[in-house]
Amino acid sequence: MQRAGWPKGRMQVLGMMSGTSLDGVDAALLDTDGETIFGFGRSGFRPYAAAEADVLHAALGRWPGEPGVAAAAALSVDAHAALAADFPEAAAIGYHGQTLAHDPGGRGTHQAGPGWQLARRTGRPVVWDFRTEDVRQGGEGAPLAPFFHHALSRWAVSQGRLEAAPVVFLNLGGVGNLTWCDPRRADPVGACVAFDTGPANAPLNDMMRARRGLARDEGGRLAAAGQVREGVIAAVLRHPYFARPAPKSLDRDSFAMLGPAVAQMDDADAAATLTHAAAAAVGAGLKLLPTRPAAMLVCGGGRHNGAMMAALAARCGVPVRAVDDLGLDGDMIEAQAFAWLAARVLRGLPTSGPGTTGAPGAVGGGRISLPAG
Ligand SMILES: Nc1ncnc2c1ncn2[C@@H]1O[C@H](COP(=O)(O)OP(=O)(O)OP(=O)(O)O)[C@@H](O)[C@H]1O
Ligand SMILES: CC(=O)N[C@H]1[C@@H]2OC[C@@H](O2)[C@@H](O)[C@@H]1O[C@H](C)C(=O)O
Repeated sequence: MQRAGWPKGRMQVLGMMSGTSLDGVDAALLDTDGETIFGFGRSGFRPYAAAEADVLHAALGRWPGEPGVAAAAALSVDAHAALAADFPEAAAIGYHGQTLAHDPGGRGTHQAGPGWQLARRTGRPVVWDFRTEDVRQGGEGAPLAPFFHHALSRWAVSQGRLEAAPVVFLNLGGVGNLTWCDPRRADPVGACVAFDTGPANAPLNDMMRARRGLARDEGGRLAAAGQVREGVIAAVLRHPYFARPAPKSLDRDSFAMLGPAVAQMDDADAAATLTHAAAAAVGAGLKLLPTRPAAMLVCGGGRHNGAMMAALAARCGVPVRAVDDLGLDGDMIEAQAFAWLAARVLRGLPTSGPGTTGAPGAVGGGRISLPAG
């Protein structure tokens, strides 16, 4: 393993992320020195074939050495190496790996697919294993995008695209996570409060897959045709997670109770109820913030779901906008975040802190592997 401490300088870094929804690998180039965003570059996506998603699904919840994990790890490295080959201009790669299990208070956190293998396959330095050090120091190990959200807010202000502050970035992936941040403060440590909000797309996707063999509720059209069962929403909000103070993080299946809760409903009512449960979880999260945000900037796949965006506006009481309104690509924020974090790891700068993961101080996570290392 290499040490951090690379000299300050602009680099083209490729960030790669395969999220909890197991739909594929996102990759995006970022021009940065780990402190300032100078520009956004090309991006790409490598979907998982159905059989590949099955391999990953079969390994969910498992730890190193357990059945199915080696196959998932090999698949992760193969898929990322194939996509990285499309980005020869990248000087370094930030590789998140596939989260299979996350239990920060217990067994730790597990992202499958060793980065040293990806470094050899791509011939580039790879920064990986971003979460372990934070967990080792007593943090949640997640979310890690917040320092990048803060950098985005500063970029947007510098471009004259954002005036209001503080703002909230909301990522709607399989799980939801939000960052409250103040762009007027330069150092992300101390300028951010972040946590996972609750279930987002994962329970909805699981229901669509089980009942209709579909990957998602396209555009939120099924949900828009259904009736929300408020009794189920109220029951969801009684889950102890919402009473916990921030920072806090979730495993993908922490809200498995949602499946049985909608089992007796027709498909449209189930979709509407699961969609509003995700939005209500965000609304509960807003109550934990230091101040009310001036705007909620939504990224991640859930912003393509019109019913979910409408539910957020109805349940949160703050202006809701897609980050794309600021000139950003809301599908690539997480991939860009791991490019940003990789640059910070190379420079020896912190990647998380008390406000974002609950770690006792600023944490410099991540491991660096060189192609021949
Ligand atoms: N057009 C669409 N209509 C409805 N939902 C959509 C659409 N596009 C994406 N989504 C939802 O967004 C999900 C993917 O979101 P995203 O790629 O942000 O998640 P992820 O990165 O895998 O997860 P996480 O952020 O939890 O790690 C899909 O699984 C789907 O539920
Ligand atoms: C352990 C893990 O992989 N968590 C993911 C997941 O997906 C969303 C949410 O749960 C967030 O905590 C995190 O990812 C993003 C990229 C993060 O760390 O900011």
